[in-house]
Amino acid sequence: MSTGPTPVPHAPQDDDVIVDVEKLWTVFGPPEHPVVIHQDLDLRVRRGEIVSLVGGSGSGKTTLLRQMLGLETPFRGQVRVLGEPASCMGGQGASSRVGMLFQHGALFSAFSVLDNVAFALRELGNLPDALIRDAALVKLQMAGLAVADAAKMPSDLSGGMVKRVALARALIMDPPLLLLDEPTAGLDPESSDSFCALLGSLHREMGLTVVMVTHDLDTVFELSTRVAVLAEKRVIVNGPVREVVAFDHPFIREFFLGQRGRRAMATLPEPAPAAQPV
Ligand SMILES: Nc1ncnc2c1ncn2[C@@H]1O[C@H](COP(=O)(O)OP(=O)(O)OP(=O)(O)O)[C@@H](O)[C@H]1O
Repeated sequence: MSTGPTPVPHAPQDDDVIVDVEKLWTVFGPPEHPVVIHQDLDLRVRRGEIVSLVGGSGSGKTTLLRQMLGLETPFRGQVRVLGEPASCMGGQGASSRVGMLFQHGALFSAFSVLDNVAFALRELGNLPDALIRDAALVKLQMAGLAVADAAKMPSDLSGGMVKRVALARALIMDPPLLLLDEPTAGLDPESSDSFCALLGSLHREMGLTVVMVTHDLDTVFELSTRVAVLAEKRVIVNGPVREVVAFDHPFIREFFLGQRGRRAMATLPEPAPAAQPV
């Protein structure tokens, strides 16, 4: 005869859901003057997607990335990454689950390029130096930098190189999920195009899942498999870019249907014709 409580079966896990944000509330400020940033926000990101988060200034896009990285704890609701609450992911080993490219690269200015890239591996404290160095050099080259760049200091780098070093650092432990905050901000059009091409090829080669915040329409059109629009404290629409553009909302009209938006739209391939029943 069995004793004790009957185990409650877990809800079936969908392994393809990499990020699951459910009924998220984010509230800043003191309890007497709360500022609600997200209210009942839902978002799911599946394996292999590149989801662009777009929205007006202050709509809470960066805050949502920080929630996914576990740097902010939800006021209410859930942010789960790879099936676990993101806020439990902090500390050692977090970089093997999620890589983050911060808006301005956020390199350690007193460390060389190599030491910036190798940082998370060194923190593990149990790997031989030669292995750490080789792993960092591989990632630097994947990010389009040369072995000779490894000894440079961050102050010697162009804006495009800073982004590449930050990307190599984010990928050092081969995380399945990459978060990008304004990946092309501050780059000239040529560097921006080549950084987008690099992100696209890494996404294909490494099978990465990517969530990125961007104001740059060309980046949205070039890379996204899906676009999620943040407005009114939640995701108001979420789908392939053509569907999102057809959604009637003042932010969408302003963001996508201005002159730049129409120009970028013109570069989109025509959708494939719908399959005919046989
Ligand atoms: N730790 C914090 N404490 C208090 N307020 C915060 C905190 N972090 C963010 N905020 C506020 O939350 C709001 C959303 O900020 P967030 O940076 O996420 O917006 P965003 O959509 O990324 O904006 P932008 O496009 O201008 O970068 C802003 O009003 C910001 O001032």
